[in-house]
Amino acid sequence: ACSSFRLRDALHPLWQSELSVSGGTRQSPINIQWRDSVYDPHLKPLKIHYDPATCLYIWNNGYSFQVEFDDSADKSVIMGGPLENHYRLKQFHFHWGAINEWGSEHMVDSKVFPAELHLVHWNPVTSTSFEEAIMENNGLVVIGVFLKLGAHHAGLQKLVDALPAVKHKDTIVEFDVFDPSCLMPSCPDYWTYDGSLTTPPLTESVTWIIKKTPIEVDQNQLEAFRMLLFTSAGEEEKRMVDNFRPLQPLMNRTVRSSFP
Ligand SMILES: NS(=O)(=O)c1c(F)cccc1F
Ligand SMILES: [Zn+2]
Repeated sequence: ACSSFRLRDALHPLWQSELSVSGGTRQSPINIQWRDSVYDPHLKPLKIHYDPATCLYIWNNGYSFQVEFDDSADKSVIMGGPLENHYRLKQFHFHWGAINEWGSEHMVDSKVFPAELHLVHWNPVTSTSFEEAIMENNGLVVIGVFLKLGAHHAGLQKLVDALPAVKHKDTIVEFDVFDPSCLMPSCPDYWTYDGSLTTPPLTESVTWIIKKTPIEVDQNQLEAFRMLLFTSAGEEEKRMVDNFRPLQPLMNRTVRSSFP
């Protein structure tokens, strides 16, 4: 992000606990240095099976807008890639900037994107619920997809059209059949590394899978994200923008790539 680290960033309500995760050795997000990533030929292709009927609703949680899924059975799952078993889709959400020059959480060779999609999954083999999984080592898998300014994204538009209904914090709207596979780039290439949640509780329980190829969205679609509010109805309005965490140190980690 263009904003260099400022103490007031770390103390911003969004990252209040920024300074409290002391001793973290695998925090997210990170800058992925392409040349330092190591091709792992044993990485399998990622397998994604989402059932559109598991989509429940979309809501504004005061950090981002989030689409929640019915995770009571193995209906929307991912497997393969670096994973030893299947993981259930729980929700997806985005991070974005006030302008197109920044907004993503991860970077590639210090290149930042205007937004980043996170599809959050949990391990039903080692945990009995999502809430439990966020505290488990490797309890979660998050697929990160970069958004870049370009062509109109027809699949995203259905989401964008629902955003005015969740303008304020803690508002919710029913969101029926939606298949998040339409938000995935067709290119199978990804990087993977061990990291953390990028919002509180910042637990180090995430296997990150970052897709190499961004999806394209248009200016109007990015601006629709920026008309959301951090604030509840009746409060002084604060636009929901720059809801990304600053870069974290790589420390003793290697980023693996699925491609040579
Ligand atoms: N940003 S993130 O994908 O790390 C994330 C959240 F924001 C919230 C919950 C789980 C989670 F994984
Ligand atoms: Zn996220």
